[in-house]
Amino acid sequence: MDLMELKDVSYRYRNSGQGVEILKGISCGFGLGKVYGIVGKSGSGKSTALTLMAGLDLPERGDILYEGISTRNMDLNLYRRTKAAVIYQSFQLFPLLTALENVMYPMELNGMKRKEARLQAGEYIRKVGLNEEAFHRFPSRLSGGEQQRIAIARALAMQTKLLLADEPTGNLDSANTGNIMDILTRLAHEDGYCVVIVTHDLGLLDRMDCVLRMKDGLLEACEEAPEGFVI
Ligand SMILES: Nc1ncnc2c1ncn2[C@@H]1O[C@H](COP(=O)(O)OP(=O)(O)OP(=O)(O)O)[C@@H](O)[C@H]1O
Repeated sequence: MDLMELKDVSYRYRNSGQGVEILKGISCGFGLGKVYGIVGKSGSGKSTALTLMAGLDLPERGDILYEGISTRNMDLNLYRRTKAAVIYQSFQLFPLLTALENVMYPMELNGMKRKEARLQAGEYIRKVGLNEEAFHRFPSRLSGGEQQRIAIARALAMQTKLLLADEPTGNLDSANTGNIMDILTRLAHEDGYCVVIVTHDLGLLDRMDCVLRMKDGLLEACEEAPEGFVI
């Protein structure tokens, strides 16, 4: 069974009058151990699909199944806190918490004792290639690439197998883009995470195990990134 399955998911934003249907019945499965890339033109609905997978709202029609259970039948607050870790283009670290405290936060929120959370946070930070030197720095004292690594460590601290990333390399130079992609790929291939990346960057497509194309509110079936792929 896939970790996550989208079944005929439709969605429109309700704050825009009658609203335009952004997603028109998309279906796809996302398995453990793989990196998925969702591509498509600006405004095609990639981030919207990701936010539904992250449990920020429910589909208008259709279902998002996590381990076979629809998000409709879950406590969405709990789902967001424990199942759907999201990594953003702009890192979204808490500015007044140190790197270590940022990573401890999801574990403490879920009831872990501070001492244990501190130990585990250190492990997650090492896992993304940073060391003690970074632990006590505030985000403003970290480079963009380091901030994104801490954001990934914080996502790991959610202790879920689903990592959702919305343009995770959008604010990074090519060297840092490569590093972040290496980390995300390792997490999928070596540690079994299901990694879903929304991106504009067609240069990343050869790093994906599966490429999905969002077009006209539909998601084209999973495919290998073909030669000369265009969105
Ligand atoms: N909160 C909102 N309220 C109303 N409309 C929205 C909202 N968020 C996004 N939209 C609209 O929904 C459509 C899809 O947006 P979405 O951000 O999902 O696209 P995208 O493919 O991720 O675009 P980009 O690549 O530019 O980030 C766009 O037309 C956008 O203007």
